[in-house]
Amino acid sequence: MVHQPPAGARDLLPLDVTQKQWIENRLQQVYHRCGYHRIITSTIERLDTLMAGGAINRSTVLQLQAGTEEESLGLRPELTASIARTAVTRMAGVSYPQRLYYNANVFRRAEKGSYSGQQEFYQAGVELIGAGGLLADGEILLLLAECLFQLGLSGWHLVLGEAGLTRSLLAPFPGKLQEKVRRAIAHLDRVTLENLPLSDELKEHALMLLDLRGKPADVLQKVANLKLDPAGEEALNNLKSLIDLLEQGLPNLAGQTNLTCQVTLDLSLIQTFNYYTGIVFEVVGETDTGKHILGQGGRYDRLLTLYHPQGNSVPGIGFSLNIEELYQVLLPTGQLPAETPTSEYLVVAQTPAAFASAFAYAHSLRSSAELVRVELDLGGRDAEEIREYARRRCIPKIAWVKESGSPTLETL
Ligand SMILES: N[C@@H](Cc1c[nH]c[nH+]1)C(=O)O
Repeated sequence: MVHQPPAGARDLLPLDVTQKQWIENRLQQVYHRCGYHRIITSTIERLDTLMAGGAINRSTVLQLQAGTEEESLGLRPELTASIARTAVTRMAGVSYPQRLYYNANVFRRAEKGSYSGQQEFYQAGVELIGAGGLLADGEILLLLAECLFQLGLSGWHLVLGEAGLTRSLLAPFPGKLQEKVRRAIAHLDRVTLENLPLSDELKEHALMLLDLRGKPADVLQKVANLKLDPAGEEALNNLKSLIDLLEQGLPNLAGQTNLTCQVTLDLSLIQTFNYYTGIVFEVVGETDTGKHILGQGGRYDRLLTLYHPQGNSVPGIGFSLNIEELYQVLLPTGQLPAETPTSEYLVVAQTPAAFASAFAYAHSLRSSAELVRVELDLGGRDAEEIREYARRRCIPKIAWVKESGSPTLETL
């Protein structure tokens, strides 16, 4: 028998769980206040569903052995695809918009040579389904900012891109080279760009794309001088309206001075999953150990069609927050609980004849207040050992119960 969990898996001990719940409860409160309802989808899905029409690479999915090709199963690497499937099949009769949130584990095959080898992660996110347009985009970005505020985080940064606009800007490159150009731009790799077999004109265009990141106003000004196809023009106008809205509508958001100060517009932003059609974004936080991607998301107006029995088109937008990364940036702030909650009472039956009375007294204490923690002594220790145990566990009160049921309370 091997006594370790498999590579990339992790056990969460009670303190880990207490800290994780501290984060999740705060997020859940924000989601509830904004009218979002929790959804729980299956951890196991058909590979076909998980790959979202090719938007998610098969190599990211941890596959389960069994079944035929069409019944191939895997563990979800994210939840948007599963929620899209549920929303247009199981929830087909509901009216839109649907506001859904989740809090779940996801599995991703660790990349070769990955340092941590971690394959199981936790995410808490939202999907706003059946709503396109500026208001829905604004709602999601505002919700994201509110989540970070409620977690007491302020030094974060939002990197905002537009998948449609990026696609238009990349359209002039020949098919085979497009992906290479895209990757080189995403990695700020000027050397690769300069060495690609492109005409001088295209090379210049590629190098110009490299500079399309920075303050929103500056980037928008640069893009205004470019020739775009009609789809690109429309995407640009939508992006401008969104940035306007962020500037006017959210200045006092959650105590922030101005959200747009924390926004970098980056038209080369590329997400791991390729189902996005509109805005895309990433929230980045920093600690002494480096950068952390706290969350990511975007608009996906073609994803739900894939799962819709009649192929109807339904827009969607959402994000997910990465619990492990949030934990890393929250830890130095000292806000996370440092201990698991302790019991307030230790109830001790003083003789075997007092067992029933001890249970009854513990029950009455538990019913007296909503959040009181009461534990029972399970015997085999003398009074001094019981006191020693209570001190070690920081339990402030011991209730000594006799057969008659009358407890004597001792405060330590
Ligand atoms: N599911 C995406 C995030 C997202 C949610 N909604 C839209 N995008 C991810 O895990 O990266």
